[in-house]
Amino acid sequence: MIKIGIVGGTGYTGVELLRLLAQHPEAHVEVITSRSEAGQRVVDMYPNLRGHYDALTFSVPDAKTLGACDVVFFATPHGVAHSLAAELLDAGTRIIDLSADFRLQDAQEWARWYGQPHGAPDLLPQAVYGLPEVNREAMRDARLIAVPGCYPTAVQLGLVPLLEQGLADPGQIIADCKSGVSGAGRGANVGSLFCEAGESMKAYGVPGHRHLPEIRQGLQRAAGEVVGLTFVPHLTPMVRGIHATLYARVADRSVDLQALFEQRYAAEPCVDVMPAGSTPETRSVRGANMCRMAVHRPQDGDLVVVLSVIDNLVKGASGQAVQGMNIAFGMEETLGIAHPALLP
Ligand SMILES: NC(=O)C1=CN([C@@H]2O[C@H](COP(=O)(O)OP(=O)(O)OC[C@H]3O[C@@H](n4cnc5c(N)ncnc54)[C@H](OP(=O)(O)O)[C@@H]3O)[C@@H](O)[C@H]2O)C=CC1
Ligand SMILES: CC(=O)N[C@@H](CCC(=O)OP(=O)(O)O)C(=O)O
Repeated sequence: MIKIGIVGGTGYTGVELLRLLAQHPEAHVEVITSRSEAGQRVVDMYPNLRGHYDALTFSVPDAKTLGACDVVFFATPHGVAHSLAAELLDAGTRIIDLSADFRLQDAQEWARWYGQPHGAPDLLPQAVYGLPEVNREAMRDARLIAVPGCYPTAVQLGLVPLLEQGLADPGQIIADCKSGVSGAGRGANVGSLFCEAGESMKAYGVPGHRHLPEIRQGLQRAAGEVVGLTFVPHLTPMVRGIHATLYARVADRSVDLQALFEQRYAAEPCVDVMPAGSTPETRSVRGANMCRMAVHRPQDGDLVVVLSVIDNLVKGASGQAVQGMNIAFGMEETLGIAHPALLP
């Protein structure tokens, strides 16, 4: 059994980790932290987990207790993993960080976008970007995995087949993305209130969102050159889900795009290339560690449209984190995350 710690267990991604790990035959959650709910039983707060974590109680984060685990997941706001990572790694504990702390390879760029100095630049060389479909080999035996953000997962998976083959014009890429409200986390904020977000839709972060440098870093790696990307996120009235509508210019009309996408992801257990003409819906991935996508070339023009959907809390966060753990520990990649179940 792998001894697991979770820092930030009361948040949306933290409890999603609990839901998924309850179905994982090799995982045992030993420590789960919350500063505000310390002393409270997990199943009293989340009755959907009764029968799975009856003996587990939230505790305040403590490096010594966490350092006794084999792996610690950080489901916390940015900056928290920076402050604890070195001590845990020294104790021999592996880290899977769901926050953005180790996603950008450049500490100065991180500081620019996150408005504070990078708290652990010395650890960046050992941080492995945890998108299995592009970085699986580096994830094996990794000690520090940076789980990609939700938008970056949906966008990169939708575009890498075109960029890796040099088919898309790298200077003109548009990612028009919609997110469910759980993407903003469980903390109280006016924009997430039902009366504000429940029956409305709006764009945000248009001049520049924190996921822009992360997406650009991934796309540039796939393309092998600088990428010109416009990324516009929107908040939509649903609880879970990311819908990415991606536009790229592919001048070569002779390419069989459907075959290209099917071949690229043929061996991937967590990507589903849907039949030609499909329009994937976010509800088709709700609770599942799956990215479903479809590729279109409207009016046979040179503008290609890729539709890519994920559940932001699963393939966009906690499910991908468990997939990363499975890879890093040499287990079956979809152990515990093959079936969507026990949704609250
Ligand atoms: N929601 C989503 O769809 C996605 C989120 N992410 C990222 O995952 C991380 C977690 O997100 P989410 O679950 O939505 O966040 P929430 O706001 O829902 O939860 C945050 C959790 O972290 C704990 N926490 C907050 N501050 C600290 C601190 N200083 N030290 C220790 N624990 C702290 C909170 O508990 P307490 O305050 O009681 O300690 C809480 O359990 C974030 O970095 C987010 O950007 C990534 C992909 C998708
Ligand atoms: C709807 C909504 O607010 N979504 C969040 C994305 C959540 C996430 O993945 O953020 P990190 O990269 O910081 O982990 C946002 O736009 O900031």
